Amino acid sequence: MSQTADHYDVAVIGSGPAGTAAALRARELGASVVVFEAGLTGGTCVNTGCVPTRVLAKTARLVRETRDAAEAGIVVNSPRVDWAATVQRVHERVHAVRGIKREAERFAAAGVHLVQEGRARFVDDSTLELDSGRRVTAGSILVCVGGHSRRLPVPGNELALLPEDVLNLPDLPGRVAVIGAGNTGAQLVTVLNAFGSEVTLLEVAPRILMASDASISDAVSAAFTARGVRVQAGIETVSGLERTDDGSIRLAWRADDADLSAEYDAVIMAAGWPGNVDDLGLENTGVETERSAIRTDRYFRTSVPHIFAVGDITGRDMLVQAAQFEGEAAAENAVLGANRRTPHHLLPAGGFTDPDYAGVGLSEAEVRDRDVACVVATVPYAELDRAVIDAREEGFLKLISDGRRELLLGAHAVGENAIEVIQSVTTAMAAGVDVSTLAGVRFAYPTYSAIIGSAARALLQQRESGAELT
Ligand SMILES: Cc1cc2nc3c(=O)[nH]c(=O)nc-3n(C[C@H](O)[C@H](O)[C@H](O)COP(=O)(O)OP(=O)(O)OC[C@H]3O[C@@H](n4cnc5c(N)ncnc54)[C@H](O)[C@@H]3O)c2cc1C
Ligand SMILES: NC(=O)c1ccc[n+]([C@@H]2O[C@H](COP(=O)([O-])OP(=O)(O)OC[C@H]3O[C@@H](n4cnc5c(N)ncnc54)[C@H](O)[C@@H]3O)[C@@H](O)[C@H]2O)c1
Repeated sequence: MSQTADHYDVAVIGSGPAGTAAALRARELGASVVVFEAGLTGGTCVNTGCVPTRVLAKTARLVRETRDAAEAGIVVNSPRVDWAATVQRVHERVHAVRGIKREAERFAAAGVHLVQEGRARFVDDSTLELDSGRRVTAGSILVCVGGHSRRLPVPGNELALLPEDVLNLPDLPGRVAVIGAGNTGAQLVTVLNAFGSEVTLLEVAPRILMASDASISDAVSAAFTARGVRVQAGIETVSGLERTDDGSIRLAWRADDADLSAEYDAVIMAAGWPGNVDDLGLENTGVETERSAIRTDRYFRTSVPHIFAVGDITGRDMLVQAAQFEGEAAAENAVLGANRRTPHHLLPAGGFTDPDYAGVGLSEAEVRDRDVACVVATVPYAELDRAVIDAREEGFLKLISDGRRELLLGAHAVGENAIEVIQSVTTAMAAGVDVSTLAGVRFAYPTYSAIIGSAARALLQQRESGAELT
């Protein structure tokens, strides 16, 4: 271990999921470690991303369930969202989660130095300078700086909110447009729709949730439409925003070769998440970037071998579960000179919409491209006892296997507890469980995960390769 007041074995920029995992692992391996954090420890996920979004999703569910309570014989007045109290609740829950994450305490206990003196910037390949003026050199530097919401470069863009601004709204908007139907946009749509806003969703890609299996896009889009959301995918472009005389925001866009516009009380841009490559002094290093992301090899090394980049800044799998694994692997590579990759690429992910969606592994289109003999089975939630008991019949689980039905290659679900269902399939995939073993697993009755057994058995029952059984 080599450490002086201004030199460390490893310097980590950013204390989000990637930086925290990297710093703790590097320290565990015996390195002297310093972490620089310009904002709150914990990064995007706990402070402005996953956690507040999930609290809002929970509140949205409570609103919906209260609205539907009469179906179960419960007499309630129609629910009304007290926005100020809702926002307060989000902050309170974020605070509670921060209370169990305790990055600063964990760093201190491990002997990792946390320095919060503003932004860190590269002076050269081995030296960082903070806003405070302090300079630190390090044998290896791990760049874990995350990303930020993209403001579309269109006239009037300053009138739009970014997703993290929503909690600062004084009131719930009556009419709202959400631009961008990735995970962030889709979840915001569900929340605002449940809270009673009139929501329009605009997306340039041909379908919403473009990163998910097409069946998920179709089902969630249909569910949005059924709940009164106006969904328009495949638009050409957003043209601009302007304030009208009555204080509304007129949003203009082009679709189907026509100029369209409508007025809203709020417009939210959830149109992408570029990496924080600016203002990092990268021009003083040999680190190469590509479209707002830092390029790395499979071992998270940048074009400068002792500078690593992990998490959202790489522009790849922008998920907590990816950032943490990458952070640990990069720390090992930095400290041990190893060539560790993340153990596997099974990354379950999903969103808390209504109904939820989730997926893991390859999409059906990706599998069919590689293996025409693949087998696909889809079981609707409507055939699942638990879903019928709960009156949550909307949705499905789709399992995809190779032609011999040995390996599960992908799983995609829409419906109640979709993320938990997909997580269970992921565990089976990670353990290399084959389809017939999965089909023989006993699932407790009545559970949502029982649909996994049904889908595995449906895969086995397929007679013809490539044919889908529903
Ligand atoms: C609305 C939303 C919801 C999400 N929900 C989920 C979800 O449910 N599940 C999921 O898996 N993922 C979710 N994500 C994605 C997840 O938040 C990110 O993948 C994850 O936070 C990435 O971790 P990271 O460590 O790479 O970056 P970050 O968490 O962004 O951390 C980067 C840190 O670096 C600091 N920093 C930046 N520049 C500097 C500098 N120059 N000097 C010092 N410090 C600096 C920042 O202050 C920040 O603390 C969501 C994202 C958003 C936006
Ligand atoms: N539940 C989760 O796991 C979760 C939740 C939120 C975010 N995330 C992750 O964070 C990252 C960022 O997510 P995101 O949803 O903010 O960004 P994204 O890049 O995933 O999605 C942005 C969407 O905006 C669309 N878009 C871009 N320009 C547009 C325009 N001019 N008009 C209309 N639409 C436009 C894109 O086609 C895309 O569908 C992703 O990797 C995502 O997986 C995960």
